[in-house]
Amino acid sequence: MPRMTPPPVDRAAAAKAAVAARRARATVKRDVAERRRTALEVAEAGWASEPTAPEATLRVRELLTSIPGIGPTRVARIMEQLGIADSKRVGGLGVRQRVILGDWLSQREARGRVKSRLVVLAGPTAVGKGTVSTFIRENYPDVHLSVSATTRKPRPGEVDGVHYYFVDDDEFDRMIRDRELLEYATVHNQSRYGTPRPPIDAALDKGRSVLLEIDLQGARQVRAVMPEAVLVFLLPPTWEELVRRLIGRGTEDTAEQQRRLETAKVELAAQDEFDVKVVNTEVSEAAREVVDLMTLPAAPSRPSGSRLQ
Ligand SMILES: Nc1ncnc2c1ncn2[C@@H]1O[C@H](COP(=O)(O)OP(=O)(O)OP(=O)(O)O)[C@@H](O)[C@H]1O
Ligand SMILES: Nc1nc2c(ncn2[C@@H]2O[C@H](COP(=O)(O)O)[C@@H](O)[C@H]2O)c(=O)[nH]1
Repeated sequence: MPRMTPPPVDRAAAAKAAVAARRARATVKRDVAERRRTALEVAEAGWASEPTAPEATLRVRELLTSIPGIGPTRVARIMEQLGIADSKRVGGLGVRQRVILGDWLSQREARGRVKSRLVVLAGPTAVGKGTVSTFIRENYPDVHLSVSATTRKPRPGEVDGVHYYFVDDDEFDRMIRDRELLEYATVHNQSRYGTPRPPIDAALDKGRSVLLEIDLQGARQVRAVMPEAVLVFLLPPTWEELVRRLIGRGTEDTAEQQRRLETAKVELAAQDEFDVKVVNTEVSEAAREVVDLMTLPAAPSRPSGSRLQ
């Protein structure tokens, strides 16, 4: 059988058609929003653009085909459902058909829109929460990584305002008093840590996804005030590897390591309360799994009985 050669692609024409389709979609929606105000206006209104404008001369079929994920077969079915003849041009639609098409386009757009997400990353000490978060900060600039306040002293290399806001007890008390913290907790029975709320609200308002790297107590508090947050539990490949990472990091003395490992056992026992578990074998892969949770169009369904108390 001879191989079929695809027809040459006219890129300029395709780009022009795409622009016309985008303008047509916007015009139909704007048109409908304007016309919905009163029935009288709907009855009296004409097409918003000149009849010869590119968006008005475009066929409805072409407009629908320009939407990603909609092929010719689906277009035919949709047009049948909407009661629009195959030959209709956008500018030739009656008022009722324009309303129907505008509603359909708006619903379609709302369904496909990716919502900004608040993802909470928790897990036992030294599992790699900080390492995975740093990887996300450096490789996924669209994600807003929350900077916590803490009363612990900075470690060598840690920068105020980047890794933490290093504050004293009085300042931490003030932040609690002024309700500046989304959540806070004393971690490993030692220092206090908390999530400043205003930057999170601002990022979510701008449509950015937000990542919090906090402990189990904090995760529980976030769940209580923001039930839509996605809670991720980071797991080590094995317990032995966790101990190896903690000791290998070399930032805690033996007593502090023991204290952290005791907390780790309690935290590991709570892993089933989380929405998603990610094993941190490879940092880049774990980071990708976490970021993927922020770009899904709908929240993952929460297993029954998984809600944190
Ligand atoms: N996937 C990995 N493979 C090997 N080593 C890792 C991996 N992820 C992190 N590490 C190492 O494990 C150690 C602990 O990592 P990190 O400090 O990020 O843990 P953490 O969960 O933030 O700890 P903590 O809760 O105590 O602050 C670090 O030395 C880090 O380099
Ligand atoms: N509840 C909160 N826990 C937090 C916050 N920021 C960090 N943490 C957790 O603290 C421990 C210890 O961190 P380290 O930097 O001293 O090793 C770790 O589990 C973090 O996840 C916070 O704002 N709230």
